[in-house]
Amino acid sequence: MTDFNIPASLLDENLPHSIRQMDLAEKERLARDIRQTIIQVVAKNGGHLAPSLGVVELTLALLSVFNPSRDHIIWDVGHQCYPWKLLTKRAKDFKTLRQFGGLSGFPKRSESPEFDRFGGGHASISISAGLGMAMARDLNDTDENIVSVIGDGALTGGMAFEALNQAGGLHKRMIVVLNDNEMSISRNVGALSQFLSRNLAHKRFLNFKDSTGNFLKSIPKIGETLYNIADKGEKSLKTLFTQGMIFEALGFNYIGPIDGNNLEELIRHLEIAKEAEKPILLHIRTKKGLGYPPAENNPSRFHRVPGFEPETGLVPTPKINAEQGPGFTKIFGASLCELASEDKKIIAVCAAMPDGTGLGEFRSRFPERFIDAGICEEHAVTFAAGMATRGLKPVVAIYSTFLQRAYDQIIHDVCLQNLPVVFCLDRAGLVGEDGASHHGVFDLTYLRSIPNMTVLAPRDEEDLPDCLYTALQLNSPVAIRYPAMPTHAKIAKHEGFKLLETGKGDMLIEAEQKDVCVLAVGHRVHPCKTAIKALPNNNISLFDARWISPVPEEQLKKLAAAYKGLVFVEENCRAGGFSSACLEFLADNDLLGACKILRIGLPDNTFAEHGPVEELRKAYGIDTDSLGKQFVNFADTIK
Ligand SMILES: Cc1ncc(C[n+]2csc(CCOP(=O)(O)OP(=O)(O)O)c2C)c(N)n1
Ligand SMILES: CC(=O)[C@@H](O)[C@H](O)COP(=O)(O)O
Ligand SMILES: [Mg+2]
Repeated sequence: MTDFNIPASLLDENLPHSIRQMDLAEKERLARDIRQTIIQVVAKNGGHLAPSLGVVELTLALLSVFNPSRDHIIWDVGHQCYPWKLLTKRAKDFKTLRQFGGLSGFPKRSESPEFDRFGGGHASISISAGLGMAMARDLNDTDENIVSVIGDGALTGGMAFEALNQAGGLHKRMIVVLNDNEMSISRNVGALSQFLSRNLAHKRFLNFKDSTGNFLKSIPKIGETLYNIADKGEKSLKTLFTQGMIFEALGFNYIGPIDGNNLEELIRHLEIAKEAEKPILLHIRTKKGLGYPPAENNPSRFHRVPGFEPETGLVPTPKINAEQGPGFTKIFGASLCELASEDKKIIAVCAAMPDGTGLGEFRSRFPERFIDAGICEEHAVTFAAGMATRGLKPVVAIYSTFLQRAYDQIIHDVCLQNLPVVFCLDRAGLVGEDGASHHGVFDLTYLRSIPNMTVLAPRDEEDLPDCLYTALQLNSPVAIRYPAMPTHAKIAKHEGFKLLETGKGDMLIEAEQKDVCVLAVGHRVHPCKTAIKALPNNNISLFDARWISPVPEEQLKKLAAAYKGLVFVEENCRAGGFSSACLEFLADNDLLGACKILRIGLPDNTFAEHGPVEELRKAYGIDTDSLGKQFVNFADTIK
């Protein structure tokens, strides 16, 4: 591992408490050191660069005004926590950021119980968590401050509003800092975002204020009183017509917008917010990527960036291995465009991840049929259900981990009414450095148990277009799950779409000796194939099940009857996943006989860690080498 030069200023063991004694110039020097360190480390390890660079001043200001050993600061999503980690006793280990066994890229209670008050990864949680802490504080009769920091993107999630509504109703003392940089991963979307970014000093708006004042005055009898009420104190016309009005309506005091990259101004306003006895929202404007021009100029690219050249900001294009496919994400996007050009009823829906889900081309080619709903997976799913009732064919592209948010919407709004919504779950399986909050390792379990839901996992990029085409023909809810990574397979040129037979898998290797058959699903099929081919005796068969719900029942029956041992392989937690589905079918139909079983998947009793994805696969025994070894050991027990 490269030994970075972490500046001495960050290694000072009196941090973070010493910040409260520093003068402005010292803090500004610290800000420079923080930025330099983050750029160096993220250039090597990859990570969320632009979000973290944008909140360097905010982090310093929070640590100037609050006592982090007593007060609770909660970072929404938590992808912007690198300055926080550097200042709260993790500078020495910062070079291990996002590495296996190293620091997490998100706040993590077990990593720093004193300073990371709430874990992160998924959006829109900070106000609910903060309100819970405020509730506990008041019941415990303690007096710590609670500060929830939420981005304008995370504020598009309904949970944030549910929490604001409750906090305002309860008059709980807490501070919400709204970090508004007009960006989600891509540009932020929705009416609120447009409202927050409106220039309220605009002449037309000021004229509107004047005319509204005149209008109030003109109301007979009560007009003058109404005007005076509106004109006085915190309920002045100015307050009524700032971006704060929406938060005021929810029971919050509002301050802002202020320059969130101006340390002095931030500290002054946080001191004011700290004195409030009611919930208060401080609206700050920051620049995503500040201090690193490539990130300032392209905050989406540097939102979560793999390694790059720090001097130039150049992100190397991944080396394409001639034996690898182009990646599922790309093929999904291209296939959907091809299908949508023939079928005008196809609509693409995503939740704030147009590029990550491969919908960039669709957005450009069919803008009127592309919807980015914002960070609101629940709404996106029910919105799609509504469209499906009117004959449209919505394809909802959401990462496996984020679709967890919309579980009841999938059950109640889609499956219960058997509506033809197609779910495309990218980032299925282990995702790597984002870690436990982001691994898509529960989807087979949470989807296959829902009535009416069909679940498919293509083994490679050649299989995916046919799965998508078939899903759109089924006229009922279908989920297709796949990873972002390319498979280790040379992909034949895709020509036309093939309708797949429901519940039918493919026998890929049929050994003469009927001892062991490996039944794999999704992107673990090719590693199983490679592992089997590398074994000295060609005596293990391989079956790609493809369908998880319904499982390939007829083929399963035959395999259980023919083989002495069956090995199930999936990149999902073992509990309730593919192997469970097959074994339930076999056991319920008394088909298991003396067949021996080995189930390979992710552990049921622990969350998978963060780190490079191949390292994780190795650690959990699902990389090619480990698979081969387990096949051989299992085959030995059969003889
Ligand atoms: C529930 C959920 N959906 C989607 C995401 C993916 N995601 C992570 S950060 C982000 C954008 C957040 O924007 P904002 O809160 O404004 O923070 P910024 O990056 O602009 O600082 C998105 C969509 C997520 N983490 N959680
Ligand atoms: C914090 C978060 O949820 C996203 O930024 C996520 O890390 C993006 O992942 P991809 O870069 O794989 O789209
Ligand atoms: Mg933002």
